[in-house]
Amino acid sequence: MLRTMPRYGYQPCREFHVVVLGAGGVGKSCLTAQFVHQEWIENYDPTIEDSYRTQLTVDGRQVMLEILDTAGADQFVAMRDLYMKTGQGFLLVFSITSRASLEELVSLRDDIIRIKDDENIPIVIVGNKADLTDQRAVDRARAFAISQQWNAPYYESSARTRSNVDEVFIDLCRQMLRREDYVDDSRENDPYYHKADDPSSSKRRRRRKNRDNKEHKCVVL
Ligand SMILES: Nc1nc2c(ncn2[C@@H]2O[C@H](COP(=O)(O)OP(=O)(O)OP(=O)(O)O)[C@@H](O)[C@H]2O)c(=O)[nH]1
Repeated sequence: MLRTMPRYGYQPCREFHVVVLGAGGVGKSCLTAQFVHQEWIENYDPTIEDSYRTQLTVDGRQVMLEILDTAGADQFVAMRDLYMKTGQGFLLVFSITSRASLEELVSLRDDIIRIKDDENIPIVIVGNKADLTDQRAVDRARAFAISQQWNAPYYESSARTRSNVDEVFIDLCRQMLRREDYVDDSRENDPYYHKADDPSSSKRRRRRKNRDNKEHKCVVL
C-alpha cells in the first residue's frame, strides 16, 4: 500500500536525480532557472547540459534534488541514454505553442520506459509557455488525454510568469518519495531482507555523511 501520511521520527534527507527533457526551445532551462534561482532568462541560448543542486522541503520532508537540464537539439541526443539511466524522475516539457514539441515527448517517454525498464517511473508532463495564450497550438484537453494515457500528471506552466513552476517539481518529488516509501515498506515486510546486506542502504548512509560536510543552498517554499 502506498503511504500517504507523513512519517514520524527522524527523516533523513532524500536525494533524487531529476532529468528535464523536451524539444529545443520549449523552456527547459527557463523552468529550471526559475525553480532553482527564481530568475527569468529572456534570451535563448541552446543548452548542452547543465546541472543544478537544490534542497527543498516537501510535506515536511527534506529533499535534495540533482537536476539535469538537457539539450533539446538533435546533435546531443547521443547523451540521452546516459541521462535516462541515472534519472529517478523526469519532467517531460513541451511548449503549448508547438504541436510538434508535444509529439516529441512520445518517443522520449518510450525511451525512458525502455531504458529504465519500468512503466511506473515518476514523470510529470509540462505544457510550458502558458502565458502565450494567443499562440496556443495544443489543446489543454489533448495534452491532458495523453497524460492520462501515460498515467502521469499534466501541468501548464509559464517560466515567464513563474506559474506552476514550483508545482511541477514538487509533484515529481512527491512521486519519487512515495516510490521510495513503497520500496522501504516492501523491504520491512520481507522476512528475507537484511538491511545490512543492502548496498543502497549503505550508499544512502554514505551520502548523508558526505552531505553533512557540505553547505547547500536552500530554497524555502
Ligand atoms: N513567453 C514565454 N517564453 C518562454 C517561456 N519559457 C521559455 N521561454 C523562452 O523560450 C526560449 C527558449 O527557452 P529555453 O529555456 O532556453 O529553452 P530550452 O528548452 O532549454 O531549449 P534547449 O536548450 O535548446 O533545449 C527563450 O527565449 C525563453 O525566454 C515561457 O514560459 N513563456
